[in-house]
Amino acid sequence: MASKSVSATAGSRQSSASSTGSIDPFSVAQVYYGPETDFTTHKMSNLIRTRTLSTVQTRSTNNTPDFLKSVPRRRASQDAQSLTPRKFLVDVNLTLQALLESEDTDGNMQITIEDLGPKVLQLGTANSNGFNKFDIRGTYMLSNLLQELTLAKEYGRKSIILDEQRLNENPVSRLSRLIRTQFWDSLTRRIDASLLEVIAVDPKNRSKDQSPRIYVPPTEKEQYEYYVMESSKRPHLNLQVEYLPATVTAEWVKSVNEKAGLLALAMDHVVDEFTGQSTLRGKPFVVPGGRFNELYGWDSYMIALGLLVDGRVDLAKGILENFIFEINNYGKILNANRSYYLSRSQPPFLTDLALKVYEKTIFEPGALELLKESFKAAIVEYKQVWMSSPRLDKESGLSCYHPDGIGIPPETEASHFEHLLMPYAEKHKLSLEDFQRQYNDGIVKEPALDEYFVHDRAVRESGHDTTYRLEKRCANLATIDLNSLLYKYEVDIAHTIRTMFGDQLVLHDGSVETSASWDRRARRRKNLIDHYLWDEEKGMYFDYDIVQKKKSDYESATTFWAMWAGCASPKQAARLVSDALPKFEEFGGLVSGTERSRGVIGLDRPNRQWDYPYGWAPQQILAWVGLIRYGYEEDAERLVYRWLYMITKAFVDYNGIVVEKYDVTRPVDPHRVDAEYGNQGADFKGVAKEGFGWVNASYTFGLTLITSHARRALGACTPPGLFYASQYSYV
Ligand SMILES: OC[C@H]1O[C@H](O[C@H]2O[C@H](CO)[C@@H](O)[C@H](O)[C@H]2O)[C@H](O)[C@@H](O)[C@@H]1O
Ligand SMILES: [Ca+2]
Repeated sequence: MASKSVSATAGSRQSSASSTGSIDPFSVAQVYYGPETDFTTHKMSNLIRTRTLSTVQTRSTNNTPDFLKSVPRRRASQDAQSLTPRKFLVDVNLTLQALLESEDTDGNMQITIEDLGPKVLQLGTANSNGFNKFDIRGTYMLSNLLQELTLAKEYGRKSIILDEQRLNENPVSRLSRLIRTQFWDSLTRRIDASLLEVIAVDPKNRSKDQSPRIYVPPTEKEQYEYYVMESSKRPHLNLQVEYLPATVTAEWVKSVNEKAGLLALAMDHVVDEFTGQSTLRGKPFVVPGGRFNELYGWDSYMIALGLLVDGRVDLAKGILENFIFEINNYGKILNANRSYYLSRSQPPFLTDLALKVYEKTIFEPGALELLKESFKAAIVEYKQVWMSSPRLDKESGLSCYHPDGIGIPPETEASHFEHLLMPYAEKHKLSLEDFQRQYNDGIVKEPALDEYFVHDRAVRESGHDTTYRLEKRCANLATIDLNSLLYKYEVDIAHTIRTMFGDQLVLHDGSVETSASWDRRARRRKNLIDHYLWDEEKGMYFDYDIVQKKKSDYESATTFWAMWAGCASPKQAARLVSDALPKFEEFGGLVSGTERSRGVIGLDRPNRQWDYPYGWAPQQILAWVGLIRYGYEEDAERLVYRWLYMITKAFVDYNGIVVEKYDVTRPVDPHRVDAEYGNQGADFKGVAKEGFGWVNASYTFGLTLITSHARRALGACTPPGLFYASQYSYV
């Protein structure tokens, strides 16, 4: 029989069957465990045959288990001598059961360094028909076995031929392969019939009305009709389709908190391959993961950096097009596309994303047009969102996070505000629930709480929810983060109008933009940042309080964003490296804020997830790029190594885990984060299939910034101290 080629589905670019007929041991799960590789169907005999076919014994005995009978046999002695990588013949259910019984001693369906099993399990080789046994040893290989068996079971396989290479794969190769071939696909969404059931789910929605709902902008009649039609085809979904009002106010947003829903995004006209009729198809995007099952603002930018490295330009472009749709229809890039996020944005990265997508699509038709639309949208966003009331502080000329909104943010976890609200509930002699309802409905008035929530919403807009840096004051802070990002917008807009659009960009309202005014804006902001935010004595930037009229003294890793944006002078950058960097560099990379700035925590002052000792992917990425931009490659590489080491080690020791954030001070179990809603990405049974969006991206992107020597050390899980000590001893 000629070798059969098995094709991967869209998005999974891996080869699956080689020309010699063997299955690529690193094929995506849907191929590796798909029907095409199922030898029990008798179609696959030459995929499991080794090269020395003459030695194969095909006769089975009475003692041979049923699932092995169709497997060609080979002399037992060949296993030990063979130079070809080993393959195992595995009964999926029996092995899974045995593995969990002996190795998952804490019963959490993961095999980790905390389990106290013998750390060894025997598998029979395929060549010996299962007769010759080999030990699978150690947490990493055993947990990979658990992951593979879990997947095989999900694909309905009873027995498999399993490559040893899939169990002892270099962890850096394994994680980057999984991100590239599996995690991005698992996190990809479109808002159309193909994925309605998946994207409508909102684990954050605690309202009584749990019907899935989609809100459509009033001008998008075609979309509205499409969703009504698709909803009628799926009565079991009970999908409610509603138009948004022409003007969305804070009152309206609050009024639909009990009817929370998805917000429509960009769609393409396509021809349905079955009916031949024209229909709509949602433009794709990538969600962060865990409880975050929608298109986020700044997560998406970070995610796109990883997608572009992994060759998923289609998805990065989809994100960009959806951002443009959001600005054109909702007036801003939303915190995320659910109704309760309508008044709120997130840190802006549109111009940089547009330029990066353009670089990768430069020869595609429509690339320049998309760049133009992106910059038109960015200018609208810049002026209407960031440089208008209430976000613009006219006195300083700087901008603050300051979204509109009424009441308690409904998407937060149930207990988040308990501590804050309980005294008010007691004061009004109401239960907590009744107090929350009456306060939200304006029946009880509490101006101090109103003020608290103005800042709380601003914290969420900043993306840094939550931290003592911003609590109770965020809307009053002209932060170094936001103003660096706006400086980058100004520089990008000036440069792009000048170099790409003949120094003239006509907006949709007919107004004309030229580079000169954007150059002026950038120069002015740099002066303002130097004046209000730079602290010459401390050698770093701080946020500026526009009400107290003084700098905050909280030391935040966002100080490095000025380097990312290019608004630090070379001298300022040198101070940031010599004076600030040592304050933030921890075992696993940069910490969000210093311990001193966070202050003492305890029962009455719980830990916040954006404070010490936690580190987040976007903070790392922006600092790496900033350091490289100013020529501090060695510092950047060391920070990349620390971060990637921490992720790799947790991945190896904890059953393939990849989470939303890490405790960068913990060398052993950095994924353990108890603050606020815990850690997203940790809650899986058997196998992690998504990772977490921006951490996936930081891994993929980070690997492009280190040498192959460092990559090899990472694959061997060499701790940063050891790796750098050995490096320096050679110098
Ligand atoms: O539900 C609580 C909060 O969750 C979000 O914030 C966190 O997750 C986001 C998605 O990964 C991320 O963008 C943000 O930086 C995180 O702090 C959400 O953005 C908040 O608005 C929400 O209140
Ligand atoms: Ca376990």
